Amino acid sequence: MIIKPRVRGFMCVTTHPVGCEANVGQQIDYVKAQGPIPNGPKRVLVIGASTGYGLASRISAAFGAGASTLGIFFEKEGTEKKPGTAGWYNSAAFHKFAEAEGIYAKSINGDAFSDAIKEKTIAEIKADLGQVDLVVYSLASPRRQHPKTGEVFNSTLKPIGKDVTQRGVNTDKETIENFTLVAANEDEINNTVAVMGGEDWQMWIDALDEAGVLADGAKTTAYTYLGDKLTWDIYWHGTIGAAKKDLDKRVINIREKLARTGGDARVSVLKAVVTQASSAIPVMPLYLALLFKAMKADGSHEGCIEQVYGLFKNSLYGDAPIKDEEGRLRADGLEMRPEIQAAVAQMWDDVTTENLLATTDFAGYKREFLRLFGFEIDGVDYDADVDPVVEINNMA
Ligand SMILES: NC(=O)c1ccc[n+]([C@@H]2O[C@H](COP(=O)([O-])OP(=O)(O)OC[C@H]3O[C@@H](n4cnc5c(N)ncnc54)[C@H](O)[C@@H]3O)[C@@H](O)[C@H]2O)c1
Repeated sequence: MIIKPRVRGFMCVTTHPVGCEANVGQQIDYVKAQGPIPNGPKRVLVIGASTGYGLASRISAAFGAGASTLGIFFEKEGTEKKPGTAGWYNSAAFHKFAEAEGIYAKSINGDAFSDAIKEKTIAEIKADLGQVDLVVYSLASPRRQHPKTGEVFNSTLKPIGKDVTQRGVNTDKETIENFTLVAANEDEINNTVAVMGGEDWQMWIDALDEAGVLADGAKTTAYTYLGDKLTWDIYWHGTIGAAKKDLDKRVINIREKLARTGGDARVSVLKAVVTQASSAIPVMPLYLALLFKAMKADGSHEGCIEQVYGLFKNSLYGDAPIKDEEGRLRADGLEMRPEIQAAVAQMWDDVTTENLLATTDFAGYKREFLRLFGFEIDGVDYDADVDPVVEINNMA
């Protein structure tokens, strides 16, 4: 099959297995070039391990610290007629590269919110690893079925308390438009917290702890985004922000539990990057196009792998973790610099449909977006025939 990108809104419905493999290979090369993470983790569970920040976490642990990794994700494999999801191909590639270096990797494909997948994970840890010393929680999902009540919650990306009108880019038409988002009602807020808040993280840690598969000194982290004034209406002060504030609440309990055996739990703040999750958030494509412009101009541009490798080395396993007053680990310092935010704000006022490509790095945004699906990767022959059916070695 010859596979070309087919973009529909904030999704690309096709994916390229060879491009995804090259993408994973480049992230591994980055980590190897940076060198080992001293005192890094050795047995790591990554929940949401197939794309974005979770994949970068798995790569940093395995290739930065030589860790055995168990990855949980929810992906579709390809068939003769239809490519699989990017996360499927990324994981197949990760396994291949890890195996080639004798690094243990196993993966479980299924709904991480369910009790069944938690039980299966515990059984795999017991059988192969004994215990884990790091649990990375990196799920991003639009829905969650509650494991105890069976209720299905859908998340929304809306402001709270007021309607918000903000300029954004229509990514299909490549035009600048005003987007109005209507304030969420109480149910929408609660449902978003149920999906993206900390309850499931807590359930995971409770289940792992009860099963005795958390090593003494085990750590866990869940990822969050804070942003600055420009995105607050939609993000931090909106429904997704309410869910992220729930992580900040829940982490206290989780930390107390792990502290009993010398461990720790932290929410880690990462910068805005292009992922399948972030491209679905209104305003984010324009914010990212402007942020890339500002950060590339001063040489501080970073993607998932740079962020997570830095988080592991400096904060999760560093001697002097970068922490804020709330006790969160911070890797978003470069994005939050006042001069970067001011530059983004200025460009936001100036951008029009006509000057979109000159004022912003929308071209860079689009490239990053297509790369998520295995396209736009240098050295990949997109006219060549590829087999969409790719096995993941060592699936549980
Ligand atoms: N993208 C950003 O700009 C950004 C910035 C800061 C923090 N974060 C946070 O990082 C975390 C990861 O987000 P991302 O942007 O890397 O998203 P992503 O969409 O790239 O990754 C989501 C992962 O979750 C998995 N997943 C989704 N639903 C699942 C389910 N039911 N069961 C099992 N696995 C499931 C997917 O397979 C994938 O591995 C989120 O908490 C997000 O809020 C993202």
